[in-house]
Amino acid sequence: MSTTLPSTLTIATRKSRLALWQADHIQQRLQALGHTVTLLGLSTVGDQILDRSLSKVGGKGLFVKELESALADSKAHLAVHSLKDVPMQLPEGFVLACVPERGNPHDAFVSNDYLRLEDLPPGAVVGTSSLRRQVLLHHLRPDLTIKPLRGNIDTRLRKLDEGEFSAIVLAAAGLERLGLQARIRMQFTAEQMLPAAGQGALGIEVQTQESALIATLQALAHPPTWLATAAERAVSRNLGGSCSVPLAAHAVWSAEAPGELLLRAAWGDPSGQQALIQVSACKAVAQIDQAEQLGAEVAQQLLDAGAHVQPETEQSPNGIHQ
Ligand SMILES: NCc1[nH]cc(CCC(=O)O)c1CC(=O)O
Repeated sequence: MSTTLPSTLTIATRKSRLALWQADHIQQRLQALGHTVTLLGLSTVGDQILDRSLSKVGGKGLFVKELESALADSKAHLAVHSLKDVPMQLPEGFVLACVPERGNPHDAFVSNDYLRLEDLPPGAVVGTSSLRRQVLLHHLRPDLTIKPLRGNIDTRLRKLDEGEFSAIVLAAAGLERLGLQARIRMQFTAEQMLPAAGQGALGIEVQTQESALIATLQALAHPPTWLATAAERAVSRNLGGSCSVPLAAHAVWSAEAPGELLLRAAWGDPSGQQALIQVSACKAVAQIDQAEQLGAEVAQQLLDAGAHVQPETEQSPNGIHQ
């Protein structure tokens, strides 16, 4: 148990432009509170494997393991992640200290030739990096040729510009954080393309024993985001949180009933043979356990409606890439 705060806080981060923006953002927020903060940039296995679909090689865990090792070895005190990339179940000894306010949770349509998804000609080639987007795109436009697209955001845009695709679909938050919002032609609504659990939010991971640090980080917490994303992540966790689950889960606070969280989820059959399953539930939520209960109910609705869950394998602990 560490009840004293280190005089300098070190943030472990991946070295992609997006990860560095996010770590820098948290560094600035902590500095504004009077803390001394440095960054430790690390290269993860997920960053090194660029030629295969992530859902095939092990998914999410790949982006966080090296950062967790740095925490365990006391080389860093906190790790800043895109919440979407954080496994549903953290390893023993690690915990999410807080979830700050969410940015844009939606997906974006990016193209040099077309303004909207509807404008694409039949059969046009569209690139995207997650099973969720593939399945939801197929639902919107069954005629399109959807191809996997990997790499960091700059790489994906380069592949679009080189003419490999007529359009690509990626997270609006990533583009906005890199100052690339001008590339967005159209933003999907949640009705058109339901976001992934945690999309647009950050998660700050620490060692469970660091009680003073956890207390300090509560200053960055945004309870409405934390509760909403806890519900979303619980849907995924209850479906096994495993590799290659084409799952969307998105929660918003009700405008009519203050304190009620509306959680929607969708599951699609990757082979395209089964219709898209879409479910929702709305409940008063004030605490994390209530949010997780709502998520569990929505997960059960998906299962009852025929969603398939694949068991986790050795190669793919928690490996969803969404
Ligand atoms: N999986 C990669 C990843 N992780 C977080 C973001 C963007 C920020 C976010 O979605 O919160 C992205 C890029 C993308 O999905 O297009």
